Amino acid sequence: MDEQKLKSVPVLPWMRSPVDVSLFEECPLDILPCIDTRLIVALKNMGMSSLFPVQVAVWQETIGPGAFERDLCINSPTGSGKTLAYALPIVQMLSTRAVKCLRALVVLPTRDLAFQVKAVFDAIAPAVGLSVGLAVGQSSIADEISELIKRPKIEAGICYDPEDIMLELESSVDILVATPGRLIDHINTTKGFTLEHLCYLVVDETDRLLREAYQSWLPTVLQLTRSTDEDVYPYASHFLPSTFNSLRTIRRFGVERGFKGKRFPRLVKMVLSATLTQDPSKLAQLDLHHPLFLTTGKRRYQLPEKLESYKLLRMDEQKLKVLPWMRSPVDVSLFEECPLDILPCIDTRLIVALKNMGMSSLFPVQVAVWQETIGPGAFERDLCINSPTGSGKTLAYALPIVQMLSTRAVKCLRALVVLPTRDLAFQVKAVFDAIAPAVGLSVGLAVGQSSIADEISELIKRPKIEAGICYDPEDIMLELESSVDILVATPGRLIDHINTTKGFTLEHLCYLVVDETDRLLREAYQSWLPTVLQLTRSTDEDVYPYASHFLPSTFNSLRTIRRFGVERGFKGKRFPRLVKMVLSATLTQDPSKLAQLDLHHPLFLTTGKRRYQLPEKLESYKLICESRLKPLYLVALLQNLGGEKCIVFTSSVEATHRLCTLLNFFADLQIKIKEFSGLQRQSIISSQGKGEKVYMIAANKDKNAGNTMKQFREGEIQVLVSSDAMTRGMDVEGVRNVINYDMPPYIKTFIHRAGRTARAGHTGRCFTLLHQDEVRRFKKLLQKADDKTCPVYPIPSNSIESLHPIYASVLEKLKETVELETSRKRKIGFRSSKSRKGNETNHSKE
Ligand SMILES: Nc1ncnc2c1ncn2[C@@H]1O[C@H](COP(=O)(O)OP(=O)(O)OP(=O)(O)O)[C@@H](O)[C@H]1O
Repeated sequence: MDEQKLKSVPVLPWMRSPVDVSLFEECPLDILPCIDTRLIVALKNMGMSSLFPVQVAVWQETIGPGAFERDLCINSPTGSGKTLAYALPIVQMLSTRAVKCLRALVVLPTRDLAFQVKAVFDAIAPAVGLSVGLAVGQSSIADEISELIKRPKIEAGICYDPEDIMLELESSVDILVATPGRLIDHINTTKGFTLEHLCYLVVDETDRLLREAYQSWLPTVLQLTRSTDEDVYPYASHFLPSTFNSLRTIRRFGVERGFKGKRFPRLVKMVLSATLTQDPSKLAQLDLHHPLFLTTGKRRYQLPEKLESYKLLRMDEQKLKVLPWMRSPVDVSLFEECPLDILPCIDTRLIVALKNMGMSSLFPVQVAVWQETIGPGAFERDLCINSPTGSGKTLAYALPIVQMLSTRAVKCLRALVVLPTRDLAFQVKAVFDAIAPAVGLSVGLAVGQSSIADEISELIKRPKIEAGICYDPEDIMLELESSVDILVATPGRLIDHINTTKGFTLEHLCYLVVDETDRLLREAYQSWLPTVLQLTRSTDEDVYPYASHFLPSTFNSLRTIRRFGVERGFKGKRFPRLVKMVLSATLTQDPSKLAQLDLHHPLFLTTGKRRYQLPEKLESYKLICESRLKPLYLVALLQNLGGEKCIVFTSSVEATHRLCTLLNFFADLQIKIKEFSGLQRQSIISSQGKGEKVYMIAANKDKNAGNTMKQFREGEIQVLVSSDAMTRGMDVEGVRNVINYDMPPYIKTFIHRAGRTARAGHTGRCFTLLHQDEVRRFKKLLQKADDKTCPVYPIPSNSIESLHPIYASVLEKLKETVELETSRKRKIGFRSSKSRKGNETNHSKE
């Protein structure tokens, strides 16, 4: 890295003078100082004869002269032997311990990595009498508990007091390899599980583990290993006094040099990665003690020494970043709004319906799509539509589909619209509901988190059974029919219906809309697409689970046979074909992703020359401030906006909750503020049990999210704080401002967030709060959307100063609330586990 760049990176002082691992040499096991001979044997059994440089360097700082006096931050290339670098000193140190208890914890981001690391420990730890446990998700927690916790042997004929039995729970393992989620489960619910005696904490793949989603495990672990006799364990009051009476680790505040204000014996931390973060705020979370930085060479990122890199590009790929049909798009910006009364071919009933919605003309993208579907284009090609947020894409596809289906005589499922979230599905269904009934069409909804039975009865028509007539049950089943012409669905529930709903068929599908395409083509959603494509390609092949029961007679009267075409453009393709429309405000150009859609002669419609477009009437502003003052700038900005409808975006669900709580402590801010997140947040309800307070988890939190959105739409709430859960597609009338409290990481995120305002030709403003370090990155990000004009929004300094006096008390209240919520959550864990235990006991009695 050149000098200039190096200076601009804010690096913590202790990172500036690292131990250079590349100056170390391999060391044969037989001459490694202090190593237990049993470990040498174990290592030789693994086929090793010497330690690698990073292992030697860590050995020196732990078992050697360094003597584990400092926490270690290790940045070493992939494959350099980091696992054994920490595993070996830990096992060596624990080899002399007499009492079994959990002394070392290794945290990894995934279960596969956890298995891998456990295998390394398993190869050496048993040699010195240590046992290793595993705590990872996707496996039976009950089995895990029986592996991790030793229960007393109950001898026949002896009468035990159940309390005594509980008191003798002990750890079966000395070392635990865990993923964060399952670790937290054990902390919250497993009786006898304690981190009280922990001496070593390893955070492997540190940068990944410090990312947002994993964060809460770390403060919990640190808090639990700091505690002495405070009641921080859910089971502390029951277990600690007697279970651990014989063995207690009291960490007292030190006074000596290096330990003043820190607890002793201290928890030794080793953090490792091949791409270790240098971000001071992230590293601060680890609460490191006199950290020592070990890195290889001068470069921040190092590739393995003997790695040769090649670029694999096919000849055509080198030239073809964009598919040929994407290079000559139809430019939507050349189209003009078209009054409904002069729109060619439109059904007059649809004009009435649209006017009832308050529309008098079609927007440019709607006119362009109309021309390619109902107009001269006549749906001959599949359409790929890239058009800014709020430009009216929903109606652009809904209107031609409804117009086309308006002449159909027989009811069956002909159009399927797939969206990534249920909120969007509701929104799109509302648009279809406003126009489809006008021409006798019905619209169905298939989304998760709702009763599938209710949905089935909405989607599938069952024959009326008349009293007094005797029916053959087989015949009744054969008459199942679709109740809807158009279905709006999310991928998961769609697949449920395909697999299990009798009478549900895609045989007759004519139109498939993939809205928010780039999101729907992402990994997690992928399997729905091949399934739908396969089912709409099939003719009489038995691809439906119930095909053999239903197709022959249910659809005898109505069958869609797709034959292979031979004409120009259809050679090798089935006809009648499934017409596809794919849309997004940030449409992918990745050929491999687009290939999944199996498009037929696709036509690309896009607005202007730029790939990413912001709404025409959007104004962007930035606010630059110190990180710690961000809340004050936000409050001052909200005051400035004076109760206009506004969405504040944060980077995570957790941050959303905190920020919303904090804002609500500013009593003078007379604005109604609520949080909204697409995820089900668990709320805690307290109620009075038998003489004690009982905390329960509100099961139906999503209903709350629904209510919040309703209140926001109706204007009862002025400010909604949200994570990115709602960025895509949500259309709420009257949102005048969007505030990025946390800088959006990608241009796509910026576009979808900002796109919640300035919709349908209205004006809107987008504010982004930045700290100085982010300004350059943000500028670069905006360049991708050609938004060069992003002036600084002036906030008068006196409005910030006036907030200072109450800021400290607001932060204090926030801290108390967060602590209260954390302890309530623990109590819930305690309760739920206790009641589970009760159930188990009842069960065994039965
Ligand atoms: N022809 C029209 N006349 C007036 N308003 C319209 C018209 N077409 C759409 N709208 C309104 O414009 C708003 C945005 O439409 P829509 O939600 O379809 O945008 P979008 O392009 O899908 O945006 P996003 O990319 O954010 O999903 C909606 O409130 C809709 O009612």
